[in-house]
Amino acid sequence: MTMELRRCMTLDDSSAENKLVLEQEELRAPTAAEMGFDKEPFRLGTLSIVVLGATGDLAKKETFPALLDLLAHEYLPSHVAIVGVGRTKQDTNSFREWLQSWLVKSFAGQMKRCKEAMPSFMKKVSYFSANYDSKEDFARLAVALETEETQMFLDGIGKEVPTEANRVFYFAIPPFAFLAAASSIKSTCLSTTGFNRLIIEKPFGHDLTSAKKLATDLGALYKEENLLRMDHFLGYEICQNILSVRFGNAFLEPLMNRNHVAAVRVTLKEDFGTEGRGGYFTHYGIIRDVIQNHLLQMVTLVAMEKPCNVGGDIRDAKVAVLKAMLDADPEEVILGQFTAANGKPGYLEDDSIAEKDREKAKYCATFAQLVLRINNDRWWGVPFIIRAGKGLEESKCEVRIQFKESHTDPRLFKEECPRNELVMKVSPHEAIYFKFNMKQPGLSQGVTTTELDLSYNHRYEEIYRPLAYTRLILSGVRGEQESFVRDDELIRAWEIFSPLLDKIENGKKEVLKYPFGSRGPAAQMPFTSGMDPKPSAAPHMGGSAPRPSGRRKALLIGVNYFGTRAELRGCINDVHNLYRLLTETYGWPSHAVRTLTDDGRGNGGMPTRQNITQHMQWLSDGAQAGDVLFFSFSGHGAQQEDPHGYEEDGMNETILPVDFERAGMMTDDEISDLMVKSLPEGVRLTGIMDCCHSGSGLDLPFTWDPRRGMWREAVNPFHCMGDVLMFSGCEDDDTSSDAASMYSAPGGAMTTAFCDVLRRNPSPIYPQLLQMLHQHLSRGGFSQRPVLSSTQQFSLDRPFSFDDIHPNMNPQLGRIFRQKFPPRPRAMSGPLADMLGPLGMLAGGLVVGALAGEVLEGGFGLLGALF
Ligand SMILES: NC(=O)C1=CN([C@@H]2O[C@H](COP(=O)(O)OP(=O)(O)OC[C@H]3O[C@@H](n4cnc5c(N)ncnc54)[C@H](OP(=O)(O)O)[C@@H]3O)[C@@H](O)[C@H]2O)C=CC1
Ligand SMILES: O=C1O[C@H](COP(=O)(O)O)[C@@H](O)[C@H](O)[C@H]1O
Repeated sequence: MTMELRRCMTLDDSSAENKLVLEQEELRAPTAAEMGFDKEPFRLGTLSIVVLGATGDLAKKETFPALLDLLAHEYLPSHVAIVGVGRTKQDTNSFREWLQSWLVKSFAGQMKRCKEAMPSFMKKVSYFSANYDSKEDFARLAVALETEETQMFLDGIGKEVPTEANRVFYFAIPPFAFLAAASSIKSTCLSTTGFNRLIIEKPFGHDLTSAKKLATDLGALYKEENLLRMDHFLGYEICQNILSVRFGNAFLEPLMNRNHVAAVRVTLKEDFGTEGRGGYFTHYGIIRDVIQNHLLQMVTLVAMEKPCNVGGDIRDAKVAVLKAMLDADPEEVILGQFTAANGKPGYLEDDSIAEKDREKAKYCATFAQLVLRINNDRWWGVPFIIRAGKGLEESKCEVRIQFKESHTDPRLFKEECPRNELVMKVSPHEAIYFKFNMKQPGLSQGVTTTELDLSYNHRYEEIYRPLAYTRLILSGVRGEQESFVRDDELIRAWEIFSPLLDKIENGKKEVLKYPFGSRGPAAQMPFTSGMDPKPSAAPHMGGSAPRPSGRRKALLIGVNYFGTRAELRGCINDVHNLYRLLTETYGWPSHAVRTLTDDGRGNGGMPTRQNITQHMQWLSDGAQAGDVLFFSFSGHGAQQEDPHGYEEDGMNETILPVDFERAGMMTDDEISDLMVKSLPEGVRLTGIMDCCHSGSGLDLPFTWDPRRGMWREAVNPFHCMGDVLMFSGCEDDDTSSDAASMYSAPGGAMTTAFCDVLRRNPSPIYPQLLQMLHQHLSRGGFSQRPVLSSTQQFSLDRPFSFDDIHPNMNPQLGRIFRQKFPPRPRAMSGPLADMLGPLGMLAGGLVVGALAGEVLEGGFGLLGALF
């Protein structure tokens, strides 16, 4: 029997696959004794399984079929009673009649064994009518259970006499009835001689607050060990197999990390709509329905560390993944809702949506795509792209682990080798396959991708593989906690999703329409392809990144050049702004931050040439692996001739200390000598240069090219060990601007953008950060483009963090000299040029001045014009 056949399969369904299943005579299933169940408590005592909500959809489609399957395979003890409970008034006979006709029609015909077991199963089923909040009704239920149990006990005399009465209460009722039912059971229905377990179906709350309340309320009644929260995806064969595949194959586990995995995609597509569940769905939406629970469970199984044993350790390992998971970014979420198409109604046409909920329904997502990120050593920077939707072009559920491209040397391969992928397909046809590259068979030397394929239907056609509910109910009666969701796991899952749901629901994030039967909203396509990381061209030379040591230092320099003709207004404010960003947003200690400002108020003194030099030395002195440094300069920048001809425009970039007229400018070569070249591997320095001609202000070897999506190496790069990253206000041949935020003091355009963007989202992925910086600048009317340069070519598909240290990847250290460039000075005029006089060959100035007060739409505007 295949898993995808489990729901509502009718005997007259004539698809080829159904025929195949119907013809199936017997599947090989181990006996309870072979499985070692026979000495377990649930087999030794009597077992009463009480199904609350017995008349409902879940009980009919999943719970009772699973119980029949378990009984047919003799996994349940012979002393078992199955009691359906519902508010509906009916007797056992009419319930049995209804249930049997449903089971025969939809389920039992699929397997000879179930068909044969039907009469004995039905004898064990009874029905009891009760209101879930009535203690009296449950007191009567207790009497009924005791009567059944006594009878089973008497039946056992002379044979295998049961010694204990064990009870399992299965909650197939709406969530608002959970607590009343749990309380009624507690008051009268618990067995005093055996175990009592409650199996509860999702949803476990609607958000963090309600989930916590439910956990507290249930926790007041029952111990955690008695509560089994069912997530049926944990019962799927493939999900159960993830552990063995990952940790049972020595070749695979070393690849399961950020060094080798480019992205992980977890997808649940359904080709049907809400079909009568629109009422429920309007209040939940697709993220609560399947992402926050089922798909998140799959993510944790794929991402968790190796547990020591199969007990509680698995749940500890899953919780650890959830703890390391960052809040999902609403900017990376795409929501959709299906509309009528291909002869199918749209979501809003679902009759089960109440009239009062019609407005709410317009914002209900039936499709969502989002990105989860796990901030630990193993998965840092690997996007977990989650996609789920109803009314799509197909039904499938899978995990796809996409590995990074191998470096394809054109001397060896004519074309690039596609990525390897490990695919774990949960449905429709269970399979695990590995996409790998090989030579095209035959005379060709070309490369082709093929699959190492384990399709269960071919390989294990005859082996009994229980359905998710069958497996989990058996786990429940056996007390296998690890197959269920623990309370802390659940609460952490809500902690991750509640803020996101608040943001997208309160912000009324746009829900894009897509036609029923399509692949979902069109917007998802470019979005996900943008996630695909590019291969890194250089081999990895260093070891793994060190953990941050906790030691931090920052040097913030702001020069306004008070009283000069080249006076600026925003540079000291930049220092204050960055100081607040570091200490308030990122929690840097204030004593770690030195400030040099020419109002004399900085804790490091005036930004003179000598003092800047000393502080740059202070910054890099004694730095050790794991240390995290920050440097910023806001002021005038200029250029002067590069005596070596290393620079591509033949010009060194310079910064201007407050005393530049007397003491001279500082070149990028000097700055690099002081702060960059000496850094050992594993030290991270992030720099911001908010001045003209700052693109290569730290003379770093790699610059990110956003148009081509790759790092560009300088012609004559200087490679070093440290991890230095710089955001500069503009390119070498460009000028930076002074800006004013709408509500605050003037500041450099780049610094203002950097602080504003990171305050809003302290860990965006790099492409997002660069895009947001650019948007921030262009909204303010600035044409300057932020430039990202680095000592290491790291993959940009990771969240920005000051603490994210990249190991050295440069195979060759020091200067690579390829070509000498003649100086190409740019003409300049204005007060700064006058002041520089013979100092700078030619220099650029920062935008200052005249248009003070002008505020543009995007929140800040130009304060001045270039001079
Ligand atoms: N259906 C499914 O496929 C899935 C369902 N679930 C969850 O399982 C639980 C049951 O789902 P499902 O079977 O679809 O639900 P139903 O709406 O079919 O309700 C189940 C039973 O609960 C009783 N019930 C209904 N309304 C109320 C009420 N207002 N107060 C008290 N009892 C009521 C009814 O029995 P009676 O009137 O006889 O008392 C009904 O037969 C829910 O928590 C659901 O979210 C989880 C996964 C999948
Ligand atoms: O819990 C639920 O899961 C199903 C998807 O699970 P499957 O086992 O049927 O693939 C989903 O359709 C339903 O909306 C959701 O409530």
